[in-house]
Amino acid sequence: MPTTIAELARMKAAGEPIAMVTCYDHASALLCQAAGMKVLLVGDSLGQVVLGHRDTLSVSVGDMVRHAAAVVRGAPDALVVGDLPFLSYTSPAQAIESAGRLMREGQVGVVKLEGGRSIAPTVRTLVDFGIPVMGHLGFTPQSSHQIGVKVQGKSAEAAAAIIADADALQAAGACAIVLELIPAALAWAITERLTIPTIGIGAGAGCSGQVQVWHDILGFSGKPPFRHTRRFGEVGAAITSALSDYAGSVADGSFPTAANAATMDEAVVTAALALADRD
Ligand SMILES: Nc1nc(=O)c2c([nH]1)NC[C@@H]1CN(c3ccc(C(=O)N[C@@H](CCC(=O)O)C(=O)O)cc3)CN21
Ligand SMILES: CC(C)C(=O)C(=O)O
Ligand SMILES: [Mg+2]
Repeated sequence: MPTTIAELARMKAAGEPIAMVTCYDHASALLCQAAGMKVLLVGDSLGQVVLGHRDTLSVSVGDMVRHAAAVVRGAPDALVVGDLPFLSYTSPAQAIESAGRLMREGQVGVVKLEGGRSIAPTVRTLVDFGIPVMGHLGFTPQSSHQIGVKVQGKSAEAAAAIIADADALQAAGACAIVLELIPAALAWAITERLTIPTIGIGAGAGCSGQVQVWHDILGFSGKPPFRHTRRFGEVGAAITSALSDYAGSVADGSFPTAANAATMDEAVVTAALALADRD
């Protein structure tokens, strides 16, 4: 049975930190399942880390549905959260349509959307129709063209706005809130104040859980890491090395060997050639 939203609430109450990681495809989901990861996020960061775009804005509901379904097929025991992409929840009605596709076709257990007080009525509508919703406050990448790519909530006024947004999301029925790139002390205060869990990324250790992007924690990128992450593996280097071994083995003839293909009696080949050349 997959992890439930009730389990997330229990973990916050019990003080057990929640580990969440992004996941975008079936092969990766199988690895998450093997590692016992309880919560996965099919993030719209897909647009950047999988599809190579500069931001998340070009991701569609169709993209999310296809990748979410692949992840759910590989990680049957995880709670899979799916991002609602940019401009797919501009009204409650559109949000129901988009979230409905993510749940029915993508088979996610929770949808996540960015925004606070302005989106709270939409969250209420989704929750009223049986769709679990995770909020996302602080640095919200779908608004990066307005707010920039930087830590949010540094002044008392900006922090108060995020607190008011968090309160509104909880009141609207959100089951958890991602807090991205906000000062640790602010994330701590919000986590203390709310009953629902907070999941931090670049928001310090005071959150109820953490979320990290797959490629960042596994060391896929050669780029210097973001401040908010840590490499727990060097998978990129391992893959590069394996690929050059493979190419070298093809080039020097050491791969494939006889064991890598089916055998056929030479007489059958001769007979086949004779048949093929017959007029
Ligand atoms: N690979 C990847 N990792 C992520 O964590 C991530 C994505 N992609 N895409 C979607 C969003 C965007 N996120 C981002 C993007 C940039 C910074 C960044 O530039 N951080 C600066 C510090 C900014 C500051 O302190 O004001 C850094 O130097 O790390 C942080 C989070 C988090 N998410
Ligand atoms: C960074 C996380 C929280 C996210 O929204 C994503 O990966 O799209
Ligand atoms: Mg996202």
